[in-house]
Amino acid sequence: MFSHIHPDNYQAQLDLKKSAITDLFAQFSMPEAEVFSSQPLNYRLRAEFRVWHDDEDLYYIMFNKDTREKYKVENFPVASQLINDAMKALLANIRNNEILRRKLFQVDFLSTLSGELLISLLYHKQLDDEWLEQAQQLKATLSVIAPVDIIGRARKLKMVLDKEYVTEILNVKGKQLKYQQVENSFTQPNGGVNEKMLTWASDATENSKGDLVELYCGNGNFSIALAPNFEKVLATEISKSSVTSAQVNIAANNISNLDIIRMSSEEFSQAMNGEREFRRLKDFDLTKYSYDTVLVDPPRAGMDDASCELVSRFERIIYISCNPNTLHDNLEILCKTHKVDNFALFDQFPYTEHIECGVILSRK
Ligand SMILES: C[S@@+](CC[C@H](N)C(=O)[O-])C[C@H]1O[C@@H](n2cnc3c(N)ncnc32)[C@H](O)[C@@H]1O
Repeated sequence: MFSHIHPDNYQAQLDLKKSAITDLFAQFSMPEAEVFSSQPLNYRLRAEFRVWHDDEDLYYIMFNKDTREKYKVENFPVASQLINDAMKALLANIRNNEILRRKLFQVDFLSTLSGELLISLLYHKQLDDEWLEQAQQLKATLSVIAPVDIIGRARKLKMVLDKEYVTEILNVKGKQLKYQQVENSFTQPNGGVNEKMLTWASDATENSKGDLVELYCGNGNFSIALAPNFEKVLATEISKSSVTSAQVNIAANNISNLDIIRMSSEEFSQAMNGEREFRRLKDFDLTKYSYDTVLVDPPRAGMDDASCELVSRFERIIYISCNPNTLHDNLEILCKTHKVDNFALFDQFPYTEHIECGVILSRK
């Protein structure tokens, strides 16, 4: 199933994606894309597998995207070495353990470049003290591989053994930035490419004048790396757990000029337009910001029209996108007022049709 995933095929698949993207964006007369490659193998820091029970045995399965047929997965070459090591060790340790294996239907792995691992075990049964005891023993056994945490999930139940997050350390221009990443929250899947994206955005905004506003900031991934380049940063994000992590990350990296508010981009547009008042904004005077630069990193659906309109009021727009098609749609609006100065491709998802784009626009 994974025969195409091989370092020998890496450059050709990236060249194909570059050429498709160049065609897609031809109408915007953009500069040639600067391409940032990935490690050809073991680049994914997250992986999720269904579990198949076969009499006494159990193994990981995935599904063919086209035929929906299941196939057995013994190792997963795109996932980090840590995940591959843990996949084997986990099965070896639960195969003969009735309490841990019964009704287990999914395993999620979240690893980091810093060498930590979080394993979520998902069950179609309720979990009790007996399960907890066995899971603690499992954690102790797996800890020879790496610092491991385990979470058990069942309907309306989450059992966290010690903590439900990992701490990632990313190197950006000689600085080591610390990020709490919580289970089930958004984090960039390819750590090495994420470092390249942060470095690219940081280089592009060095010695900026004025402030940065960020929409869709997640756990503060970009906000924390870019804060030293601006006077002040105001970032917004909809997910409660990501905002909580972002607050932890601000403190862990000693950032003093960054505020994060839990707010959807739609609500932030309403607040900026004075259409609605928000208690969450009572400590913020939105008139005190100098709105020079905005950074957006929306989900696959791209930005709604109101957010596009808001963003187009800024002198400079940095747009990070995981979906070239919605980026294309949003650029049709943004390019009425702005022109593209920089264009970058980040190969976050090798051997798939997906690619991450970075675009920097300035007012015409
Ligand atoms: C592609 S992720 C980017 C996160 C972050 N910039 C990063 O690099 O990790 C998109 C983020 O947008 C958030 N989000 C989704 N819909 C949103 C909305 N309507 N308003 C604000 N944030 C939203 C998601 O929770 C997620 O954290």
